[in-house]
Amino acid sequence: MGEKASSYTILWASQTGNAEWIAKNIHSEAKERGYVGECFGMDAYEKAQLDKIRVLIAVTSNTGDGDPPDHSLKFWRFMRRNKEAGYFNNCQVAILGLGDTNYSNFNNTAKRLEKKLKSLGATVFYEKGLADDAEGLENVVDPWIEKLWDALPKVLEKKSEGNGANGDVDNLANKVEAVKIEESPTNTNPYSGEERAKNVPPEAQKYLNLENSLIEPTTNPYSGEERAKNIPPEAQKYLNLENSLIEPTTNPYSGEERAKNVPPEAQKYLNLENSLVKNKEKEHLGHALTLDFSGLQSGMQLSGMPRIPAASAKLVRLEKTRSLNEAPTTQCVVTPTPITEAAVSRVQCLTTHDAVKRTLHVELDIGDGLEYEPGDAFGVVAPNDESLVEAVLERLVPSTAEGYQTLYNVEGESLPTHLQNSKSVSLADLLRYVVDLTTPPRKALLRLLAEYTTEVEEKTKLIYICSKQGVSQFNSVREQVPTLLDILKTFPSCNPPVERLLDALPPHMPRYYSIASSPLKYPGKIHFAFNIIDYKNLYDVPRKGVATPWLDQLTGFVAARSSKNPTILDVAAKSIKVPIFRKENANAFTLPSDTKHPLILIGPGTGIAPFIGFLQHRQQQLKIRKSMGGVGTHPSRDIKKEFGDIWVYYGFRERAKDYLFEQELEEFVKDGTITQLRLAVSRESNKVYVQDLMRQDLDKLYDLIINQDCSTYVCGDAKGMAKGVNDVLVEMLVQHHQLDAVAANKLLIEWMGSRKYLRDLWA
Ligand SMILES: Cc1cc2nc3c(=O)[nH]c(=O)nc-3n(C[C@H](O)[C@H](O)[C@H](O)COP(=O)(O)O)c2cc1C
Repeated sequence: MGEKASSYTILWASQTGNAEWIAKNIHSEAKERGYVGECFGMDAYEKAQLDKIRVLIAVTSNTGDGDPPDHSLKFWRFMRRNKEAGYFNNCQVAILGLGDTNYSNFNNTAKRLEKKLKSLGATVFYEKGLADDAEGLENVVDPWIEKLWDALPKVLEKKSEGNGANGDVDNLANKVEAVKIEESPTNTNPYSGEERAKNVPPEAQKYLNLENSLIEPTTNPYSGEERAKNIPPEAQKYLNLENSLIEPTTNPYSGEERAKNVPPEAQKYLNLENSLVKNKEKEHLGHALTLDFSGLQSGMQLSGMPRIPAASAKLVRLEKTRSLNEAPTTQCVVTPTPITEAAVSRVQCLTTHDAVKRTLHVELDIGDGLEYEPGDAFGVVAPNDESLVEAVLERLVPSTAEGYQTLYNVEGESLPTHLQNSKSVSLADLLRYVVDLTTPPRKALLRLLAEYTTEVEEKTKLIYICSKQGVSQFNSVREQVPTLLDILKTFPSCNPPVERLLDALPPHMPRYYSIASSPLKYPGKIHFAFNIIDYKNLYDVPRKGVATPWLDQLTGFVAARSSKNPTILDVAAKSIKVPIFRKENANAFTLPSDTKHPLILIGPGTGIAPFIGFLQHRQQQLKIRKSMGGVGTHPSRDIKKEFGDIWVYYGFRERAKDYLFEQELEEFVKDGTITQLRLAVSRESNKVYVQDLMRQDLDKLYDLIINQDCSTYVCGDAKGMAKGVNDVLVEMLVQHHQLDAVAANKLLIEWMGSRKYLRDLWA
């Protein structure tokens, strides 16, 4: 390939924002290092001029069952159609895949991309990285990016020297040193650490050596507190190191400064009693994390810190305000298809009060605004918990009036997708709808928070957590599933500006649900069913999901069903609206159009939801056919022949408590819509799962799948159930089809491609 390329192209494909964020960070770091190039989402592949790319860095995640993110499907169609073998002959590639080992098709998209690019002539210049969300993406992503900088110079020329690996200091020891260093400060800000350090008199210089002061137990004579006691009065002022490392003393974002600027008429909102959420509801909010810093030793060198996210988003304050009485607005939310406000028309609790999970079944009135097929999914735009939003606002901005009333535009070059509609938006709506407050933090967020933490000990701890040495504490942070508020509570002197948080918080994503109804049975309505996510983490701290507790609250905490009978709440009169939108690229998990086609439907728990829609549809199709009458001597029997068998494998814990859709399923059996209903009960006398029942039925399954060309659908948990079901299908092929396990797995993958074996899974 000879000569080095003069520029690079980054292509990313992202479903929930991670790959986009990582790709854009690689892009800004590459530019800082003196390279020239461009960064595109895969949907903009035409602009990227693929045939001219010499150095390609591709970052892609997965969705569905090892499928490419929705917005990249056009790119994949293009790649499939492109038959020219040497199309990428001049292209050198490096691929970073984001996946999750809870799914059996781990990082399938990155693997497929590499294979495809190679088959079209591309050469790999740096081995692909396959990151695992189950363990934390950073474990692979950070070292992969670090080594990319060694690999890149071999294929790409630099246009300038750039300003180095990391404009920020790479380890804490260096950072502390930087305070001490007196020569050639680059920053002439009189409030900067370096400038202030210059003015520290010699007798106080030793106290600037933070290495020994930050991390030890307070009873250690060298600990910060103990030493502080012994510091002579004239040096006390230099103990206020907080501002020397990070912010000018007149930091406009500091609580005090901002409070000064609140106009008199808004001062009352500083009194948080006037806030929208009752204090009582906030009591459960904000739990400091349980962390162990015994590994953080005095003077230790910390390394492998992530980069501080580049400052890109700008909050531009407008002269407009919004009234306190106005409802939150979803205008700022970026969705792939337009949002419809759907009224809730019925809510039913499908479980008893003593069931392990609480499951709701909701009916929405969609009028004729949204067309769908059974098995399609739709997105719900749910806000972050209101009391959490308000508590975070109170913590970040001293005036709730600011948060609720003042409007801003979010501006900046190449804003991430989720910020692109943030115009005339209040800070509260940004926190409600735009940024994620509940997903375990990325290291880069913690690194950013460290920049805005004034207490040196807290700052050191934050930096430790995101260093290589502090990985066990980083994992512990993730395991505790903290909200942003919890992190801020753990580090009370951390006061990041909202603007900078926009650069580091992940996007707040809509939640997708399978439709559990057929438009033939319920025209103008969609049904869906979900478990309310509400649990305790390993330290017994309550945690909850975003959309499901919100829906529960919104629909008025519908009473649990009694052991047999459902409680149905007719809520049409209450005009409760849920913002929803049609899922892009729907129709992946839908019924075959030919009703003769037999089906095997496997869906324990709420995995049964899309199949309720399938069954209603087949039931209605049969009714319609019957109502049209038949010909010949046995019209009813002949019509029935037009409908293939349906075997359903369904599971729950206890029949009396969480047998979801019990009445409806039993009616399907009675009227012949379901040929065979196999029920797996896992918490009564025996532990029986759907895969156990399938194993008992291997002969029948073989007959249906091979002899009758049946389609098999699986919906639900990716890890336990879907893997178990896949194993049974492999067993069936090994025992009855004379294949070895490898060939059987290969055949199953072929079936996925031909839509004979379809899965809709979640981790
Ligand atoms: C509904 C869903 C399905 C997924 N399917 C797979 C999969 O089949 N294989 C895999 O390796 N990862 C899978 N993942 C994991 C994502 O690839 C991973 O979480 C990634 O970090 C998401 O990055 P993004 O935010 O850029 O989309 C799935 C995630 C979700 C939410």
